[in-house]
Amino acid sequence: MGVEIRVEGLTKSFGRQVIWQDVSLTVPAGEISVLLGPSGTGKSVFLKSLVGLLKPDRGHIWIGDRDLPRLRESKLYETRKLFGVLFQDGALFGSMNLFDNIAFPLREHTRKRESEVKRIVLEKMELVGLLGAEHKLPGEISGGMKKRAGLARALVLDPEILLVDEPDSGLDPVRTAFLNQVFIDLNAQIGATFLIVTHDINTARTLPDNIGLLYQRHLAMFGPREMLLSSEEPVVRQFLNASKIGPIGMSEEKDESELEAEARMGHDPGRLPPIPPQQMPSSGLVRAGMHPPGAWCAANGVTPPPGSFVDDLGRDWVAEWPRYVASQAQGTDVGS
Ligand SMILES: Nc1ncnc2c1ncn2[C@@H]1O[C@H](COP(=O)(O)OP(=O)(O)OP(=O)(O)O)[C@@H](O)[C@H]1O
Repeated sequence: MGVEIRVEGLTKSFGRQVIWQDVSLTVPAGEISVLLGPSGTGKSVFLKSLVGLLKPDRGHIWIGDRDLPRLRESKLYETRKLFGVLFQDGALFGSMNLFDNIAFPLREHTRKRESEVKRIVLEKMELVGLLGAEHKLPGEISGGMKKRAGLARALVLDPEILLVDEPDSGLDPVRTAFLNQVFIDLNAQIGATFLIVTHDINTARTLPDNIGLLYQRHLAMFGPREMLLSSEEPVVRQFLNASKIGPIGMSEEKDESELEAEARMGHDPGRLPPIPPQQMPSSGLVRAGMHPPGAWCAANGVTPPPGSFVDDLGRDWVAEWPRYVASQAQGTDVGS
């Protein structure tokens, strides 16, 4: 049911540019975590370090019981097979049709017979809603379809960990919502650990179980979705409110005098809006890693802001949760 990722004291520089300084976090097994941060804070560098494409200067990256930066080449190769990675553009080969693109890791890394390859490829294409598009070339399909093809390819080796770099880049909000539903349903079906880098605040608010925010070479905060969505931290409030007011500046952090001037003017990043309900898996699917709405708030004595967990239909998801889980297990809808 997915593998835990434990990062301890991660430090990474390129020449004199320090990207990460002593960063530690645990990405829980089987859950969906989202990583946010201003542009250039090293989110992609972090994903590449997790999969062993970049070597940190210092620190540990535990994948289960293996410390990735200290693995010999053969063990590293084996450990990488635990990962599925979806890069921003899907990273498809332009001259291959979708079937061959998605079959590529199976043909490259396994000795499976072609009939088995076909079975797996079609199964994954169905999971991401691409059945029937096997013969299309990447140049003939939309950006959203490219992402889903890249996702199918990331899934063919049955990963324990799925890393996704900006799945919403270049997608309209509706396609982004559909893709997020694919992630939720996939997580219910395969139970892998998901880590998704995104700039989309709506995705961050509704998709994950956990949110992390990178800022100034450190992790400003990482924890359950509810914790960040009710945070008082100015940097968290500024980012989640997409506000110009707060510590984050255009290219780097603002200095003391700018922040003092904002405070004198009474400017503030603003309070965060009510916590929205988390996106649910489609009918018939149940996610093992999903947090019941309000569980973190209850455990930590935090009163959820008014309106939290109440959806568009006026349903209170704290009260509905046990009924929801039971109805999903039976394949019915909670509203029915
Ligand atoms: N291989 C490399 N060599 C030198 N510098 C690099 C390398 N890879 C990344 N960087 C630098 O590291 C910094 C962080 O880059 P990264 O792509 O991880 O940022 P990001 O947070 O993902 O940004 P964005 O949100 O804009 O995609 C940037 O300044 C980038 O130029």
